[in-house]
Amino acid sequence: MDLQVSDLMVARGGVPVLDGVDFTLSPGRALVLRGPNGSGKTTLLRTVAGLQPPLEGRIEGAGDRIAYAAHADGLKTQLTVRENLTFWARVFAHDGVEAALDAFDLRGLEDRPAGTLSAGQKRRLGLARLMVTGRPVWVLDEPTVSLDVASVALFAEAVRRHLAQGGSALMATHIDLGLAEADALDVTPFRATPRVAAHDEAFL
Ligand SMILES: Nc1ncnc2c1ncn2[C@@H]1O[C@H](COP(=O)(O)OP(=O)(O)OP(=O)(O)O)[C@@H](O)[C@H]1O
Repeated sequence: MDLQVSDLMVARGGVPVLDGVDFTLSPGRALVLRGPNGSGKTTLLRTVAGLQPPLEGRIEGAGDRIAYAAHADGLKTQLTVRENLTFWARVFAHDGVEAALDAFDLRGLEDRPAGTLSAGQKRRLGLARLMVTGRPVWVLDEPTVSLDVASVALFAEAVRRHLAQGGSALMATHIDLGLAEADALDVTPFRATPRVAAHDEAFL
């Protein structure tokens, strides 16, 4: 099933940011959003993930098919690495904890409380969580922040495996992941035209 975005208008703080966004993401494909800081990539991802409503347009094939990972790691700091993954696997009624530990080089850190991990290790755990959701569409906002070169390669490999299994990935990143199979979408042309403020808005 495709993820299909049609004529989408998205906003932050009530202000339209992007307008007329159209794309289709098919199983086995990755789409990288490009655009300068503040251009609306995060806003688009949050909308596709269902964290905020669109102002206009349609999103099909999203909902509970999406696993979202954003800037905030959202880890349970008191729980160990393994407990975090087990917790999320139960939430999503899925498994894959062992594969996730392997994929993100978390062996040896399994019994460490997540709160004691370094920034990059936390990021690896946050990304490993995707694998225990069983969800086909990964929506990722700057997934490689804090990752070293080796960890970026692990991440790219995990995405590649996910695509090979029929999953898909929509992500915003400023770095080259070396995913030759990824398509790119520059959001800059979709920048929304500023709306003329209502008469009394200047006083709010
Ligand atoms: N909570 C908020 N309230 C109002 N405006 C916001 C809010 N969060 C972001 N914005 C604005 O919305 C616009 C789009 O921001 P967004 O975070 O989607 O951009 P981005 O392309 O992801 O940027 P970056 O590459 O820096 O992560 C920016 O002008 C930003 O300042």
